[in-house]
Amino acid sequence: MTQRGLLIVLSGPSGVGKGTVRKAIFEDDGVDFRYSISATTRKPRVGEVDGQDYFFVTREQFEEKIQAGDMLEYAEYVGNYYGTPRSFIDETLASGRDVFLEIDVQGALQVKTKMPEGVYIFLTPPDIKNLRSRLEGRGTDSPEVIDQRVEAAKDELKKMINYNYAVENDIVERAVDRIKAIITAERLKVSRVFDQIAE
Ligand SMILES: Nc1ncnc2c1ncn2[C@@H]1O[C@H](COP(=O)(O)OP(=O)(O)OP(=O)(O)O)[C@@H](O)[C@H]1O
Ligand SMILES: Nc1nc2c(ncn2[C@@H]2O[C@H](COP(=O)(O)O)[C@@H](O)[C@H]2O)c(=O)[nH]1
Repeated sequence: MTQRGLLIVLSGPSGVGKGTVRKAIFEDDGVDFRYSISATTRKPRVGEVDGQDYFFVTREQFEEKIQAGDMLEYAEYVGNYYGTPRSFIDETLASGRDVFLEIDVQGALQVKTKMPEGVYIFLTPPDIKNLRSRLEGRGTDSPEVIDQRVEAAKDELKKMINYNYAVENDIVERAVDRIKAIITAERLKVSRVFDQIAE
């Protein structure tokens, strides 16, 4: 019997630093979990690569995938669809490897109802003012979109209670260390339980 991999979901408001923290986690050579690449109807930003940052698709293509049941979860966020392709998650976990999702709050809570055994981590900013300045500093969104993202964040922060862990992203390196410690502890728990069942 193969032990199933661990599902790790990193979530939180737009601009909190999920992508920054995730990239820092994956820079570590010792990391042996796989990253789930999302699909989106959003246009690529400068420097973003199809199949690496996202699978960039049309609304029509995305809706076909929804109809076909190919999305583990999806959400419409600030005018675009975002979703997690199901087959990659199923295959990776069945092969015993851990998989890491970086998705928004609506999507994370959908996954949690389907896969409550996962590890759900909410990345939180020091405060809303700081979140806005991160979005402004990133320079990828218009002032209107930034306002929408900040408004969405106020609701999203209330949903933190539904997660297994909350991690403050005050300093990137500190947030990375906190998340790595959570993953190490959760892996140990799962493997010890598996050993007992297998005995
Ligand atoms: N701890 C931090 N301190 C200061 N700035 C940070 C920190 N973490 C991330 N940032 C900056 O905040 C901005 C937003 O970060 P990032 O794009 O990683 O957020 P995100 O949560 O992935 O956003 P989205 O959900 O919209 O993709 C970036 O300019 C990034 O460099
Ligand atoms: N529900 C999902 N949300 C996702 C997914 N991939 C990314 N996201 C989140 O969408 C917003 C906006 O992203 P951006 O790249 O346009 O800034 C952000 O919160 C992402 O984390 C997904 O597969 N499902």
